[in-house]
Amino acid sequence: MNNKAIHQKILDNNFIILMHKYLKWGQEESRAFYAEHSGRFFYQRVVEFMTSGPMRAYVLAREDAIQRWRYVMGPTKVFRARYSAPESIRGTYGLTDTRNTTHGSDSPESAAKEISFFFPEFKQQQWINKEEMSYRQGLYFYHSEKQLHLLRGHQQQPMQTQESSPQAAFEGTDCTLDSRAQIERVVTTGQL
Ligand SMILES: Nc1ccn([C@@H]2O[C@H](COP(=O)(O)OP(=O)(O)OP(=O)(O)O)[C@@H](O)[C@H]2O)c(=O)n1
Ligand SMILES: Nc1ncnc2c1ncn2[C@@H]1O[C@H](COP(=O)(O)OP(=O)(O)O)[C@@H](O)[C@H]1O
Repeated sequence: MNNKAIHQKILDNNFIILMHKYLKWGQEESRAFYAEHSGRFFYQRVVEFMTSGPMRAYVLAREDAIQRWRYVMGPTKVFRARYSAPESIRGTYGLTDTRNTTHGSDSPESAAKEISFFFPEFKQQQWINKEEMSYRQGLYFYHSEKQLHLLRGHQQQPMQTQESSPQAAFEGTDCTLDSRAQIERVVTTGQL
């Protein structure tokens, strides 16, 4: 399944996983998320694609998170990805320019917006004020059952993962979000 391989890529690239969830979009969410592309020839197909099955969203953190995630994803266009970045996520799993597996935020501003879109419960400023420094100091561990990096002494992180409805595998998207404090946060959404 792509989502397992992508999760492993996230870990291999030293991203800190702050949040993740499985979700499925309806037309409304999909249209709103891609509103900036309305009018482009691929708008309707990307909207349809993103409603075609469940996806997995992440808030990821690390230095240069946005840039790094975009590098790990590879170029938007799948043939370019296959040719110039065959090891990238899109180079490996992308099917078409539209069905290119993953999404990533492209700036701190869009990351902040996209994090709020997917994770309204994630208080970004509170995280920066209260937790970022501890993550920077390396005071975290990976909880393999929760698939999250938690702060030591914070075993009961107030975040939950939602189970996806059992469904066949699909291709996906991952969406990356934010920076601001220098540990940047990224949201990844992906269809599984
Ligand atoms: N009006 C269009 C339609 C398509 N393309 C280009 O045609 C190629 C094929 O589109 P792509 O999305 O990769 O493949 P499809 O087979 O159309 O699949 P999908 O439905 O997933 O988009 C892409 O480079 C796309 O940018 C284009 O330039 N103008
Ligand atoms: N030329 C294109 N042809 C088909 N689909 C596209 C094209 N450009 C963008 N898309 C789709 O719209 C999504 C959003 O586009 P964009 O934000 O420009 O790229 P990225 O996802 O790399 O940040 C892409 O991931 C892809 O699914």
